[in-house]
Amino acid sequence: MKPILNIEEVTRLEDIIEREGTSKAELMEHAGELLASVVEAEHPSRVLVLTGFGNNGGDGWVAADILQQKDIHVDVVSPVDPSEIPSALARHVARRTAGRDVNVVVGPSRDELMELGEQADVIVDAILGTGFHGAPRPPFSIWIPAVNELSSFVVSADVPSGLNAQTGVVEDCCIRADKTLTMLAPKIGLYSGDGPEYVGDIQVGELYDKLDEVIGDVDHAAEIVQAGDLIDYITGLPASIDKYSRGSVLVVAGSASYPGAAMMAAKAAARAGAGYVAVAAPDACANLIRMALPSVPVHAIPSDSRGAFGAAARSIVCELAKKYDCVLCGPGMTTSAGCMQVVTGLLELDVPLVLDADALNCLSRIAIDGIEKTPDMYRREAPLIMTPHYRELSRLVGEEDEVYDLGTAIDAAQKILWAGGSDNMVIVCKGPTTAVVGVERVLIPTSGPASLATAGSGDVLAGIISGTIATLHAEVDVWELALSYAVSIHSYTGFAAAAEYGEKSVIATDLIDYIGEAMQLVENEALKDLGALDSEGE
Ligand SMILES: NC(=O)C1=CN([C@@H]2O[C@H](COP(=O)(O)OP(=O)(O)OC[C@H]3O[C@@H](n4cnc5c(N)ncnc54)[C@H](OP(=O)(O)O)[C@@H]3O)[C@@H](O)[C@H]2O)[C@@H](O)CC1
Ligand SMILES: Nc1ncnc2c1ncn2[C@@H]1O[C@H](COP(=O)(O)OP(=O)(O)O)[C@@H](O)[C@H]1O
Ligand SMILES: [K+]
Repeated sequence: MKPILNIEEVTRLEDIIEREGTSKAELMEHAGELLASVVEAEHPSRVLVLTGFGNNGGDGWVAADILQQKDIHVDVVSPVDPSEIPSALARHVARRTAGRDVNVVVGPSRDELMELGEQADVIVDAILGTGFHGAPRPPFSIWIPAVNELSSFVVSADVPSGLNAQTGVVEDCCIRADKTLTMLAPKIGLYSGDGPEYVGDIQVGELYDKLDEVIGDVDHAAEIVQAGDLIDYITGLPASIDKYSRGSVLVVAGSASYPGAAMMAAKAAARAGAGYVAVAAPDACANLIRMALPSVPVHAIPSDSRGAFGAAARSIVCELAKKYDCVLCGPGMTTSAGCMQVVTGLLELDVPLVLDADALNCLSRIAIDGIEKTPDMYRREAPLIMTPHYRELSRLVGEEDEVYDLGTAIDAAQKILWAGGSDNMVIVCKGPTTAVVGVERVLIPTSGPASLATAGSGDVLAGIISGTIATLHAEVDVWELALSYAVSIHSYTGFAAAAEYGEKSVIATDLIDYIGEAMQLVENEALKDLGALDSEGE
């Protein structure tokens, strides 16, 4: 796992490294060296380096100097004469570089900039880094859209200019990078908000050879899951296994209005490896589900007048639920009074429980006085997994619109977890980047494509999660990793389905059919990461 930092922690880390004897000036030299090596790997004959007023520009000036010494033609664009750069560190390296052979262009017009950009094979974006705030001001507000019109390969230093490195917000314009070389550790904004749209491939420039020894001295906003971290949760299928010992799931879901959600979740749970999946659904839709899923037993539970779980549902569902390795509750269920009772009842059982969709909306209503005052959630022994998207998470913490990006989602999930301190509770915060948040750690598994933003995609994820939990039989050391495995499978179903149907044409039912292939892809990536497979998969 690789840590992701908040900006204030990056500053703390720089200070710690400085106390250990490596100055910020030295870090800048290393940043420039690494930036130059990333550019060189593209084999350019001509490079354009765009610099700003601060130390991000300093990284660019150092890289320009090194690239020029390698017989690459380098043009450096600066908003002011190098001697007028306000940051002392950046001014020093800018004056040094300008004194050599690079071509320095101060304050070019848009046309001049476009001409330089058209000639360059690679453009280095060292305009704005972690010191950027608000919206880019001129001349950067002119440079950035101009660069985005060019076809040259763009490498951003630390963070694409225009992206807030903490929030991931782009207010006006932002460099669209092919690659971002982020210094010391990735900043959370690269993964949050608009970040994923602009960063391209993220590469980490570690800058300091003893980084491993000091990175633990600062708080981590989250950790990126590497493929190899998942290996313990990728299990085989022994010949002697039977349908029950493979793992069983009860899907408590559906209503007359939304039978499809129950079908998708149940089918996904089975495809994810559970040997026995059953559905408990209101009798108003049970026959529909039976017809759609011949391999799945369906328990018809008395409905209310609107075709949702009725008053008798709680005791019947809870009696059934005790027999399963995992219970998934919520998809398409509605928030009727009967549904609320089902959720309350399931919380009291000692069985691994996944609450998704309407089960979370029921929970928000049950927790009307504040989630921290809902002891049933925290008193449980068995794992409780919640899978909210941003709106559901906002409702759970009782504030409309409180959650709108990765950072606010992690904050809200931690508020819920820390209120009760249950280490059996994990919140999977779904969004363009999904965070798996537990009491001890926050993990970021591989994200899927935007094709996953389609109705029912979350039901499929809930099915994959419950199927995965059932097959693990609660033999889990790190729940956040086990759930990251399930989220990664869902992400890869998105890639596989997009390759088959086209990015915009994927629908949720397609994802289910790619679960097997996605599991194989995740396994291959894990084995490659651990060196057990080469890049050809041999
Ligand atoms: N972490 C590390 O250890 C290392 C970090 N390093 C590098 O340093 C970078 C951070 O440097 P930094 O702090 O100097 O900030 P940086 O991003 O260059 O920008 C500051 C300038 O931008 C200006 N500015 C702000 N907003 C603006 C706007 N909207 N529109 C226009 N201008 C705006 C701001 O002006 P002000 O707000 O002061 O008016 C100020 O002049 C970091 O990203 C990494 O690349 C490496 O050298 C190696 C070691
Ligand atoms: N832009 C995106 N990029 C990648 N994944 C996304 C994006 N938008 C949504 N997703 C993923 O798609 C799923 C949507 O889930 P959800 O909103 O619960 O859908 P539904 O309620 O329709 O089933 C989540 O797993 C989420 O992480
Ligand atoms: K930059």
